[in-house]
Amino acid sequence: MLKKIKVEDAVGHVLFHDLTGIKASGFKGVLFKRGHVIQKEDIEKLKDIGKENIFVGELDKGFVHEEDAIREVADDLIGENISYSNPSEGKIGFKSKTYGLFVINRKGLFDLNMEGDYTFATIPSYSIVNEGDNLVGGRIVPLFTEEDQVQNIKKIAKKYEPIFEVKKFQKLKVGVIITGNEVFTGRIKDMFEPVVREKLSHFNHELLGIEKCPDDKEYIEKVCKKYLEEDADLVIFSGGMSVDPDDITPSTIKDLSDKFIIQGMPVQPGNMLTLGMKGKTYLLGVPGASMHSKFTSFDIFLPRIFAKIDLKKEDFIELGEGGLLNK
Ligand SMILES: Nc1nc2c(c(=O)[nH]1)N[C@H]1C(S)=C(S)[C@@H](COP(=O)(O)OP(=O)(O)OC[C@H]3O[C@@H](n4cnc5c(N)ncnc54)[C@H](O)[C@@H]3O)O[C@H]1N2
Ligand code: MOO
Repeated sequence: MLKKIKVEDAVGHVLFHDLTGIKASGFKGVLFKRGHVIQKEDIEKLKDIGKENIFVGELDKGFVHEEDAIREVADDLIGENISYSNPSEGKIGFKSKTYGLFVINRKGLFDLNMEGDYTFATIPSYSIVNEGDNLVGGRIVPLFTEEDQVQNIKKIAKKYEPIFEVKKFQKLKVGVIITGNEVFTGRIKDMFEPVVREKLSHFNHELLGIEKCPDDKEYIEKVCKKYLEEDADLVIFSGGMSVDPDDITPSTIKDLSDKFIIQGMPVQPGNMLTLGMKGKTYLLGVPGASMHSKFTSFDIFLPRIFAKIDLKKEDFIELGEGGLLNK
């Protein structure tokens, strides 16, 4: 049983949980650790942080201490490339072991936070992270919880396994196809090549080529098939993504794909982004806005492709809320 006793009577007792101090100096942290045996000289320090009483004793059967409750579920929640250290002030922190893309199973996270005493606060899913970056802070709200809650969290974790992971970026073979008669004939200077080179430079890749094509379906298909024969992981198309009669790129991507995923998505700029899959190869149509705006739908999806995420229509559709990037 847990008992509340006056700090003056606490000398020789074992502290039940970490005690936090916040000081005018800017300090916030643990002043006394769980398990500390209270000494006579601690009494004034405890009063300085507002403690007149403290808990001593043990929990009844069927209840779990805050630190044990979070530590017991940690391994169940994490997939690849995530580490954690011992909880402090009841909180556990998950960190990235590597440079990569942090991915959350959002339904799983929602269910975890709905469960009851547990809370998990995270950085946004699909953040690019470095080794050592903080990803998740998890703790239960009360000082202890029921054993059943721990088991329920484990069940949720099993259902969505894993709820948190960091996916390493892969080295991809990339082919680029720049369409448009005005660019192909040299009528205007191409502006896409420097943009795509800069975007790709952040990821490990082998460039198979950057080819200019007229607005001619057969021509574009031929170049794409050449990249596919060279084992491309990603073919990027630009130009002709919109509504004009010469805009044949989305329908060409559709015909080249064996799984067509999306034509147009609720993000601006970058509305006309198009994606199909030919086997393992992503066929990505990049709309004109990428030559004009610094950040578009292209920048949202390029990291996911380099992390080799299996992209579904829902991954594009869910971006509508917040999808107006240049407010
Ligand atoms: N009435 C509508 N107008 C527009 C729509 C629409 O739905 N209805 N969509 C808008 C969106 S969104 C985009 S994006 C652009 C169309 O962009 P595209 O990707 O189809 O680009 P193009 O039509 O081929 O060219 C537009 C513009 O950009 C120049 N361009 C294209 N490629 C290059 C290149 N490699 N280097 C330099 N310049 C390039 C091209 O010459 C045109 O001037 O349409 C909106 N409008
Ligand atoms: O698809 Mo557009 O202008 O939003 O790039």
